[in-house]
Amino acid sequence: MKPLSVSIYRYSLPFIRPVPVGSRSIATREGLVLCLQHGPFRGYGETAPLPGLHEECLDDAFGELEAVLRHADLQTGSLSALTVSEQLPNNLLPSVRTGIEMALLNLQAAWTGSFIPLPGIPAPADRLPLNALLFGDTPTVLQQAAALYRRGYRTFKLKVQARNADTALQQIRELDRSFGNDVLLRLDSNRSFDRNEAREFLSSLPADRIAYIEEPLSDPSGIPELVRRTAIRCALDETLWQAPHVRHELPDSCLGAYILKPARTGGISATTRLALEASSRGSAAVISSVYESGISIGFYARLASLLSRTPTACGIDTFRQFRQDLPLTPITSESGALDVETVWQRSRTPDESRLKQLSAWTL
Ligand SMILES: O=C(O)CCC(=O)c1ccccc1C(=O)O
Ligand SMILES: [Mg+2]
Repeated sequence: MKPLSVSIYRYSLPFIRPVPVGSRSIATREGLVLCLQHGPFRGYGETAPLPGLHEECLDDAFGELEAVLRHADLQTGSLSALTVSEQLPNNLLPSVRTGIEMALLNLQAAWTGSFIPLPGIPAPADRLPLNALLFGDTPTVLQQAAALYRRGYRTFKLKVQARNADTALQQIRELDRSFGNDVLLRLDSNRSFDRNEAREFLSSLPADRIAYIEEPLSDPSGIPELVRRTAIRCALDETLWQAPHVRHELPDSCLGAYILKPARTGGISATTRLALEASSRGSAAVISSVYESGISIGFYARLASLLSRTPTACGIDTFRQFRQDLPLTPITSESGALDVETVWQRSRTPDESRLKQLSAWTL
């Protein structure tokens, strides 16, 4: 089956409070939504490069999206999460590839009535636990953590920056005192420490309370030594797309997880392949977002549910940072988890009044 028409929209969604991205913070999320249509069947996808994380800007992404969609001969109907990439040109911008692959798989699901992107998965998970993101000053972090704990969250992800290592240490000690063994703590330093700083920081933590730290080092080749000295495992995020070969040089025993952001790792097929690789190495595959709208969150929940029958907490709790989201019925979590079918269905019906059409044509 071929999509018969394409529309591209733009959105702008304010956050409840600015979110940290690298050394800056972002108050409003801007992105693109594309809709592939065949008669009554629609498949939405999202292309939303994040300033500070992506090399492409929104205009670059829009230009490439238009160029590719006007010339590609797209087919859907019997695609899997692993094969959806095959009909697209190589070297697409990662945010563009993600949007098109998402739209093709969603259109296929609308047409066939079911979502079958991976063959051979007997019983996908129906509930997806989430890691709640903690950031800000210590009172804010503790107050957020307490509120989220009451709502059922049991995995927290705390941003730690080398320049604020003392604050981070204080926050971790307070969290440990409040919740102890009841919660799992994940840390993310976004490559901010050098080797000595990381060793000093991690050595002062209660190692058995830390599930892993994402990207502790500016140079990931120091990870094996760091893990040997601190007994805290590391997770790969930026390394997976900035220096993809490095992951093969790191022993499995050092790795706590692959953090997989499809819009950065290069689409749904690429993410699926990395998730399968993580599993084969005995590591968790943590599907995560770059603060995309609920259109992506529902889709990622569906994807994550297929990758494991007992998924680890995912990094897609970011939807809670939006004042207002795109789905007509907002996405919500229950007891710190998403009901996969519910959120995926919601993600497929955006409120069109929040979308501004940029272009539309028939194929
Ligand atoms: O993983 C999560 O829980 C939320 C997503 C997240 O932290 C993030 C969001 C945008 C850009 C970078 C990152 C990051 O993991 O470093
Ligand atoms: Mg990270």
